[in-house]
Amino acid sequence: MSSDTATPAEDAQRIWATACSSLRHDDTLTPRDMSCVEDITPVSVFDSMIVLNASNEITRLTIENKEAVLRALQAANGGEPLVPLIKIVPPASASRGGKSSAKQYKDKKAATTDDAPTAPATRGNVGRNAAGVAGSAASASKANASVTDRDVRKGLRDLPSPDLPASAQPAKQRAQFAPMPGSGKFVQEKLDDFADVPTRDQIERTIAVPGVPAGGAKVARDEETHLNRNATFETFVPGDSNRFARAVSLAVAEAPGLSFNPLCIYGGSGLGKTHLLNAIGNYALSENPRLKVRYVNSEEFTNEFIESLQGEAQTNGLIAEFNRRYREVDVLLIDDIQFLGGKEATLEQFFHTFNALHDANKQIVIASDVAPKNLKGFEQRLISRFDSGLSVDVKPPDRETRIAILRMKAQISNLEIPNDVLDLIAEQVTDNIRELEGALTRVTAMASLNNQPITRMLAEQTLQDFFTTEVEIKPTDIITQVAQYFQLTFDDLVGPWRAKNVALARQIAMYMTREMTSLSLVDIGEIFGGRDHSTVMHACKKIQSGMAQKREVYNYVNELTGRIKRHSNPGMG
Ligand SMILES: Nc1ncnc2c1ncn2[C@@H]1O[C@H](COP(=O)(O)OP(=O)(O)OP(=O)(O)O)[C@@H](O)[C@H]1O
Repeated sequence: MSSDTATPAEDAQRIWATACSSLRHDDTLTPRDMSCVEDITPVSVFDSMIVLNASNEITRLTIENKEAVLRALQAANGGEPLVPLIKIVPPASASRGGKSSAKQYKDKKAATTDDAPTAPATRGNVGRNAAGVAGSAASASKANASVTDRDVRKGLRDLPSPDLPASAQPAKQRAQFAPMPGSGKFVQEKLDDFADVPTRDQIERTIAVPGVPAGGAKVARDEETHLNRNATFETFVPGDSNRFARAVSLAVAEAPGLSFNPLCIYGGSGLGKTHLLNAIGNYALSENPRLKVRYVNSEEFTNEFIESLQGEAQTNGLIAEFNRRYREVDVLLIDDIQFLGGKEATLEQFFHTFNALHDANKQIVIASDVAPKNLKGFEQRLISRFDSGLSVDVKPPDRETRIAILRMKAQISNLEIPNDVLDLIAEQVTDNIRELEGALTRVTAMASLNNQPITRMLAEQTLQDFFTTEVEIKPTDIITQVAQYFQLTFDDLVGPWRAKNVALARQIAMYMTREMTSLSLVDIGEIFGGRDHSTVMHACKKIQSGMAQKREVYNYVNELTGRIKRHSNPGMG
């Protein structure tokens, strides 16, 4: 119910203020819930949606899922339901002295037991539920908020926290805690050293590392289409595990909109879905450069939609611009669609975009971690539209395909890798092609740093820890270990601080989370304080190339791998 003369922003202020005053008297809300309520800034009202800003993912998940908040919004809106659309806007002027939401909560009240649910992410069987993942990060973050920098630095004080997840128990932290070589000053200098932007000369001296484009850490993403130009059918190695998906993708790329529309590509993490989406777009454009192609992941789609509804954007007609942008394309490639689950307003918008494109015979390709019928939080009408096209899966590659992929990655980077090294890696890394690339990266980086030839012995030594499989690794374990190693706190790594040493430690933790769990870039961004997936992608590429440029970066990652695996599997000794 909006007043006739008020602007959408004024309506949002009024409705949120009314909702807040009733929430303050609502006994069902815990202090933690209330700190989330207070973290919200109302932005705008649009139809049956209210756009809100939150400073972090924990607030977003809490507010979106609280019945009491929905009821209060409805009451404040004159009885009409109002769906909250929440955008994460980290505090702009966050400084080292700023407070994370966990700290704000701690300041308000001592820890309560109503933590968000935890869902540990493990290799091979990852809880990809964003709420669960953020929940476990939230729990550990909150727990670690009680450990000050000084406590961790000195490694002295026992801080019993009965509600801590096992991975974040200070006792275990202390057991694993060992200072970096030399003094804190040494570490700081090394970190500062790495954090400098490499000179052109440094970049040119950098050896090729599989998976890292020569000359830098950036993915070659086209500004207009958002396609990664390096992900093509030529660079996609076919095998039994992906042959059908590849053939169908090629058919779609050759004649967009004519057959298999929509095409849904689904399968586990790191098996080539994103690569195929990009290959379709690149191929279609090479055949017909006039086509309008757009690659987007679900997070970008959601953010663009929310931005088009904010403040002045609404009056300036940005929603119309959003619709035009998406409805004028000939080929729409949407990645990680599962993350739209439960986002009602965005799904509604996507439904209209989908229908408009489909009715106009424009090609839609979606990628997801599960088959369309298993998508959670999607209305049946959308699932049945996905089902009206063709769904194909990608499976883990067989051994021959893994070797062929490794060979191709080496070839692209102009590296000669002996067959027995390729065999070793392919035998050990079986169910994720991203991990396969990670193993190759380590071996080539090690050889380059030591000016040694790449041999099986060197590979075995380098990958000793990497190959310890079947170990359950939680993202909170990785963050905790990395924080301790760099004498920082968990909150430092998931918080907003940008000091060089924190930034490097955070990038390493992001890289290792990507490498050691099956979490997506979006999941990882959420765990690290609601950061964008592109930040995680940048961090991964930067560390990947940094490992070949700087011995200390290589050593950090290598030592941390051992620590994290030993911590997760004490039997390793
Ligand atoms: N058949 C293949 N040939 C060559 N490279 C491949 C192949 N499949 C995957 N890759 C590479 O493996 C890496 C991971 O693939 P990709 O990002 O496409 O996985 P994904 O299935 O989208 O994973 P996620 O669900 O985690 O986003 C990329 O570098 C990609 O280029």
